[in-house]
Amino acid sequence: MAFSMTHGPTCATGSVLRSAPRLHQSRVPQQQTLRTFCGFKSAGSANSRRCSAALTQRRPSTARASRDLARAVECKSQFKVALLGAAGGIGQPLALLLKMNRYVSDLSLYDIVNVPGVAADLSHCNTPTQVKAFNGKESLEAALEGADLVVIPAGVPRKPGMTRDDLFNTNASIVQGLIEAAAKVCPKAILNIITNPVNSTVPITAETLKAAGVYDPKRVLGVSTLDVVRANTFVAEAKGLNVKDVDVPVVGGHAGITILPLLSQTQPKVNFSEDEVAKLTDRIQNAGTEVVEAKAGAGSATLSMAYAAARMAESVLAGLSGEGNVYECAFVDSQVTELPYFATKDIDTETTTERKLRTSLEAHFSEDLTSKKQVISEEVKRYLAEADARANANGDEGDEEPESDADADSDSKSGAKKGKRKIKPELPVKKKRKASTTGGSTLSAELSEFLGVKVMQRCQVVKRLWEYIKANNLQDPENKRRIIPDDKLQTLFTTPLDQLNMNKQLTRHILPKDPDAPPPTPKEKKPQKNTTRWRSQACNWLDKAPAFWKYVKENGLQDPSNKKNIISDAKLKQLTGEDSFGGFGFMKLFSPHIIKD
Ligand SMILES: NC(=O)C1=CN([C@@H]2O[C@H](COP(=O)(O)OP(=O)(O)OC[C@H]3O[C@@H](n4cnc5c(N)ncnc54)[C@H](O)[C@@H]3O)[C@@H](O)[C@H]2O)C=CC1
Ligand SMILES: O=C([O-])CC(=O)C(=O)O
Repeated sequence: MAFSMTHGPTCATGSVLRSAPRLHQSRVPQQQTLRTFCGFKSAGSANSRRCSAALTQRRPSTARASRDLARAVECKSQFKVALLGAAGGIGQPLALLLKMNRYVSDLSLYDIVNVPGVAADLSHCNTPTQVKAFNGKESLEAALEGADLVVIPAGVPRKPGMTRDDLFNTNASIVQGLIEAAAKVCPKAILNIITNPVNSTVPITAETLKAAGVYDPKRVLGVSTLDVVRANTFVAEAKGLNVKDVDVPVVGGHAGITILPLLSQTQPKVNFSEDEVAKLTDRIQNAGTEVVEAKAGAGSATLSMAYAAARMAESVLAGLSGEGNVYECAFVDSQVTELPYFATKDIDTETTTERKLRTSLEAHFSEDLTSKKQVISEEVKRYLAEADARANANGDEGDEEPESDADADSDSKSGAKKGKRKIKPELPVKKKRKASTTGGSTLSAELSEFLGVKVMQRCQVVKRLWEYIKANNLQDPENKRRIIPDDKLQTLFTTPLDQLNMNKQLTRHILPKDPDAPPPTPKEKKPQKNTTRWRSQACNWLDKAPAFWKYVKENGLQDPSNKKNIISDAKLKQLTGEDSFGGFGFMKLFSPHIIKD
């Protein structure tokens, strides 16, 4: 499940990172100085107005600029940051911002292409940060050596008509490969995951680290800072406020309706009409798409994302360097609810129960989060289930590619296992998948009539519908997210129709899997790949966690000194073989007893 930090999602910086056992990140108010870039935070603190020359909104005087530069040079840069995907649209401007960051002593730029040029260019900027280029897979481990923070924007961006979820097949394997290397080389580094879909790449990161035995939830942060940055900007615009003062919490995940701006919690206190809330929420949730459409095929947000990621990096490093009172939002592992990821703040998970946590959150946000929890839960379940279905249906040719000798060679150089998924070297070509003949859901009579087939995978349905909408010019020219259905489309959907509610309305046309579909042709069993396994585990987790926790609570099996530890009764001892175990790792212990449908 998804966890975004307030002011976006949860936070794992500063004192939180240094004080070990709190799994839940807490909110740390931002009273401390973030001197490097004042543009990054609302100016709630007087100190943030004293930022360095680089990004101040007022043009600094020469004297002030040189004073600021002197301060930046004086300050003890002490952290090594590895940027993976450094030659990309986000990577390049982010590299520049990191080169200007006062905490960064060493910046390793890694990509599979074009890094030497980017590094040569950047290295001419007269800031103290040392820049090194690492080009190509064989240099990945060297790039990660000694990293305190690893920032990952490596992966494909979307194009108009795609959802973030459509990036899953390509980006999941890219992220997995990078995390495997990080787990080996810098297991203690903080990982900032930018690659989409964040709602899935963060769980993949967690599962990959778990498989390597080095998972620490406090160190894995899905970067959803851009949602906060946007919310601040849009609210300031709408209400005529100084953008430097505005701070809007955004919780949830980082995709469509899982992005949950808590406008009622805006600082300074602002009143919104229902209409304003609806409009602002819609804009914040669809801002990524707004950029994708404006770029018309040339990618997604890069500059604002680099800005947001630099803010996140600044906060993480401020936290690591011991500056207290720094907080950020991120999509992180959470135990607030029975769901694996959820946003919260100011919570001590050692001493509280799920219900108390939610009540406290609701009090804090002055909003009923129950429905939001459900929205996110459904969204995440859908992601995971679709990913699983896709992986199963695509079999050989989903996101896997046969391993060539050359790849096997280079993989072995980088310590990768044989038979491991091959990371696609060149991007943004979207991989073509064969239409599945075995998987898919049964379609309603209306949708079958519309598409001319009775069974199809949901993602294919969505793709076909968009092809139809575009071919027939059914997008509102004023706002391309709105769809003006023709007679044929009206047989499926009610109006008003837009991107988001189309997905929702589609649910009633997608029935459970076709019971009469022929069973998949048996294939030679291949060794199971990690991403497939994690998806299954995650789906199982989501299905089974509530029953597990219900049992634990009904039987009083939580260790009173640490409620995350479960003390086995006879039944659990028989199942797990353990006298006690970490509750959130129960799936691993139960897995021998779970038979997949
Ligand atoms: N979390 C967020 O709020 C946002 C996330 N994003 C996501 O960030 C990702 C990157 O976006 P852009 O920079 O615009 O894409 P881009 O295509 O311009 O750059 C991606 C870079 O990753 C590199 N790359 C590909 N495979 C790699 C691998 N295995 N190892 C290292 N580098 C690899 C490519 O060579 C390229 O330089 C996308 O997935 C996009 O959806 C974009 C905007 C906001
Ligand atoms: O929309 C996208 O694909 C990129 C992204 O996550 C954003 O801009 O929020």
